[in-house]
Amino acid sequence: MASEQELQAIKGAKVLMVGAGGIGCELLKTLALSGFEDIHIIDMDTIEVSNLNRQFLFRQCHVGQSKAKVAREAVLKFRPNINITAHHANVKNSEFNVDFFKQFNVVLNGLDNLDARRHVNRLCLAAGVPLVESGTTGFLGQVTVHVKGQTECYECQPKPTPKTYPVCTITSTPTKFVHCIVWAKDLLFAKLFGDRTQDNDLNVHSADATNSSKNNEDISVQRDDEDCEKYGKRIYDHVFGYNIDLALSNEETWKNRNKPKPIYIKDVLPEPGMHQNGTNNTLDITDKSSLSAMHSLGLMNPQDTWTLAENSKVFLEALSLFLKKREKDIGSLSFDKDDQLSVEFVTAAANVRAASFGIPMHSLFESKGIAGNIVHAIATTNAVIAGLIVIEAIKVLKNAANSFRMTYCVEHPLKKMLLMPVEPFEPNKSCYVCSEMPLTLEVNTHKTKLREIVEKIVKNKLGVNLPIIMHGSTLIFETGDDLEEDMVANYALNLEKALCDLPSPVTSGTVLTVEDFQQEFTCSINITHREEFDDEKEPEGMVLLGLTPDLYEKPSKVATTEESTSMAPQEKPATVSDSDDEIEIVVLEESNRFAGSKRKLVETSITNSHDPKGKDGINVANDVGKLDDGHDDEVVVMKACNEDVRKKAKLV
Ligand SMILES: Nc1ncnc2c1ncn2[C@@H]1O[C@H](COP(=O)(O)OP(=O)(O)OP(=O)(O)O)[C@@H](O)[C@H]1O
Ligand SMILES: [Zn+2]
Repeated sequence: MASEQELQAIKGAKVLMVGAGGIGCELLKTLALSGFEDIHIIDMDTIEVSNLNRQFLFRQCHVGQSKAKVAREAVLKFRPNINITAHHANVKNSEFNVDFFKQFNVVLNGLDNLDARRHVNRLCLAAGVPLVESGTTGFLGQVTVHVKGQTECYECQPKPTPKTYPVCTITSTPTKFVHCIVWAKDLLFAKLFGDRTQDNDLNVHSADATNSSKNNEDISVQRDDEDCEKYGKRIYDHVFGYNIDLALSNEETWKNRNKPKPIYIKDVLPEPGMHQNGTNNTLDITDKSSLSAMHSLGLMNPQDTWTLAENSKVFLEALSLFLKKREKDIGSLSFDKDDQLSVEFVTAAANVRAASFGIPMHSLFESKGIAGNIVHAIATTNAVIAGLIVIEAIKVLKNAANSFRMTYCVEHPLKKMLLMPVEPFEPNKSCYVCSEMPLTLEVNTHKTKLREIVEKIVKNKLGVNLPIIMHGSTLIFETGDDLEEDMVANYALNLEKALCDLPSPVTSGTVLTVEDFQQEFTCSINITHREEFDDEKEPEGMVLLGLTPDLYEKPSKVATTEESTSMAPQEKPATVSDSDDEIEIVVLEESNRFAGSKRKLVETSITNSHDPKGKDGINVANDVGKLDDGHDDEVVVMKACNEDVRKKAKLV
């Protein structure tokens, strides 16, 4: 039970909840049942069938409707007298500016991506509103509190950049299934169905450069004399047969590697009967979610691993369905893990490539997880995390700074607990966001274009939404709807210029200022000229120093497993190690948020302790205990095993 003081704080509070997905649904319900009476929700999404298993405020009949609005209506059914305002919109929209944020006592994040989290962090800092941040990945989760000047901001701790792989691993020498998925998704799928003008070469270059890419023809374009089946077979033979043969001709590459095997369609699916099981789908299907190559081929179980022949059939059938039924989408598609046909195509293509390179094939279910960076969500983790968000929100409202806790939900018990409360750090003095520490950019100022700085550094690494870049008092780039035409043309010209050729030349020693008025964000970048960069270790051709130690300086680039930053399941590196009263936490969440530093574990005094004997298994659903020892600072402790004993952990 909340104390009278808490109830008053709760009733009088105006809270903003960003994200009405897995965590958000749980959070809205818990807020409403805890007595909150004025809640705003922002979510830009509509409800998908795949949300229904855990986003319990939504039903089948709501599919396609706004998450924010439906969540509001569902909660008002059992708490009709509270005020809930739903915004079906992107939190990055200009209407959600600093003044909008200022009206709230606390902001609660239930987001799934780094970009939106960084944006909300900056607005909370600018508006001086406390932020309770959260995330889950399967059994793992965390809730952190960020109060300007008192605790670290969301960006004080390093965030890993999305997992990236060297270009040559993806295009020529894959060794893991995830490499095949990245190839299928970011190269093949993107080339066939996305923006064809993008720089993306599906052709493998042989030692003899003139021999690559016959006549420089764009293989992805359907020829006039080709029907869908012929086109599909040509693409198949090109990418799985011809390109591999070509790659094999470069003997150097294979000296210390297993050679791949070229695969041609005639060897896998001898005529006739290539489409013997396909329906050729003549129905006029308008709903894209019901278009399925595997179903039309009679492959019903997504957890089966298809044979090479089946994968080849799915590849051809999916390609043909795209051409026949989704012609309008072609040219503008980007991979979406909720688009059935796209997942089928990518699964099939990745599997054929895997077969070629002697890598084990995977089911559609597994491939979808890897391609969409999905660690399958666990409703209970979301519920636990939502409860912890509300506990921290109440502390924020009571101004109980001493009892703020960052709480990590771990997969294996540590000190016999699955929830680890730790004291928040103070703001990081070298954080470029809340402490405005200057950064340094090593770059070849003679060769690098302004466009690369804007895309790779300002938007990608610094998370700036609407950048303004200045050299002294000279504007060299800005974005916005209200710019004059000649300014837009001028900036477009600047983007294509090398740094040293800009009207106000950027050379070694230049200090650039990057601003975002919406985020009220400013940072300085000291430019240092460097002539050479290591292609493998520094493929971006520039190095940004000073973000946070080391973590950003990993080799990177080319194909990422997705902008969304979650990891493929098999690579989940979440670990917690234990030494006396310090724990080292590397917890990944749906957006790759991680805390990678030693933190002081809040001392716990465990009463009613009863050593769990027996299995080490974790039964999260059974083992959540909410404790009430009459103290304000109570925490929820989860125990491993099926033991029925509840533990108390009193915060110091
Ligand atoms: N920039 C943003 N503005 C508003 N809402 C956002 C923004 N970015 C993400 N969200 C919302 O945050 C929520 C995150 O919820 P969750 O992690 O459960 O993802 P999901 O999309 O519902 O599920 P899944 O990704 O597993 O299919 C989503 O509803 C998403 O729409
Ligand atoms: Zn910070």
